[in-house]
Amino acid sequence: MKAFLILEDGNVFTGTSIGSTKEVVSEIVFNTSMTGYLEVLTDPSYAGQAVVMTYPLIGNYGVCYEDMESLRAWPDGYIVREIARRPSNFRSQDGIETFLLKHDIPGICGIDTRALTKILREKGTMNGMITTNENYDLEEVKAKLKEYSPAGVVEKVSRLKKTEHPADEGTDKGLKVALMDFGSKNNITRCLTKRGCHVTVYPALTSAEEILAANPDGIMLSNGPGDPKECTSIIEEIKKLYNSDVPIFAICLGHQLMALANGGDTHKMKYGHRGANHPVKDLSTNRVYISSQNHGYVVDDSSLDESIAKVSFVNVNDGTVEGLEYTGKNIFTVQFHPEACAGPRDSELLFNKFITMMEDCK
Ligand SMILES: NC(=O)CC[C@H](N)C(=O)O
Repeated sequence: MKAFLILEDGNVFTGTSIGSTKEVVSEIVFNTSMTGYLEVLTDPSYAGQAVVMTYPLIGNYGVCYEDMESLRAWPDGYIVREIARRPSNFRSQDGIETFLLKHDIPGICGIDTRALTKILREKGTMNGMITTNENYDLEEVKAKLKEYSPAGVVEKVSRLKKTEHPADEGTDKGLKVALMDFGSKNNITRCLTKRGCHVTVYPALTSAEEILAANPDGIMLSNGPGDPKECTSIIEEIKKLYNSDVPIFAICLGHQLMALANGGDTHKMKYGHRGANHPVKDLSTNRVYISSQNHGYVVDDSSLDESIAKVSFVNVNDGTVEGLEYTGKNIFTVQFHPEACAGPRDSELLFNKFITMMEDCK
């Protein structure tokens, strides 16, 4: 069946429908990872967005459910050049098309994803519609696309009840970590439990009082979807966590929220960073790490005074802020993904830094 991707600027791509045939309006973003398509599909930070995979062949090693980064797939839509019809991998349990159908994700394949990505790079992220209806009215669709903006996405992806995750067998360090779930990827929990931490994952709207009452040795603020400035009530709770003196490590959305809680500012980037090979420089050592990234917003360079926080990492490609160290506090935050999945594990050592910080404060 034919499918159409209609962009806000009037460009139309015609391809073949994959997955669900339902019509969807979403923000269109591109990801440059060559592998890790299942991790991308199950990363809750993509809620409210349809993802274009720039790598031209998707699904070649199939779907292995163990690799999912959350309980389900989150993007509103999936846009690819070519789907591998016959996956080849001894771990594979399904093909990617079956996976999209099971998760009711509409997609389109067979389009020129390189041309599409060039449009998004030149004009910036924009909204789009995926539809199988050949009789669409372009002007009507364009008007609809102009109006669309994803909202309430953190509440949509966060868990409803707290969950407990004990340290892996034989590793227990007696450290309790409270992880705020704004759309947390599973590997954040795994990176902590394999390092001997007991992790309690809390729903996004849990109060700071409830978290602090459990006496955690450290608090993690997770990644998550949407515009950080929308999370006004969460930012108020983070202010209280900041004042508690419990060590805090924050990733991506968590990093942006901690900056906003301290008077910093964020803005939307032209087309964001989404991929598995973004170089970030540690300013304390000048060492460059290759990182996994997925963000459309960024903390403004000079919005935080050095008396509050110092920039610790920058992006080597465009110089944007990739990490902050809070002055006089046991708090550090990063814009990239040290938990990887998908992508390189270079910066996983930041979890060791967090463990040492918690042990020193205990
Ligand atoms: N992965 C994330 O946490 C993304 C944070 C935020 N939603 C952004 O797009 O910038």
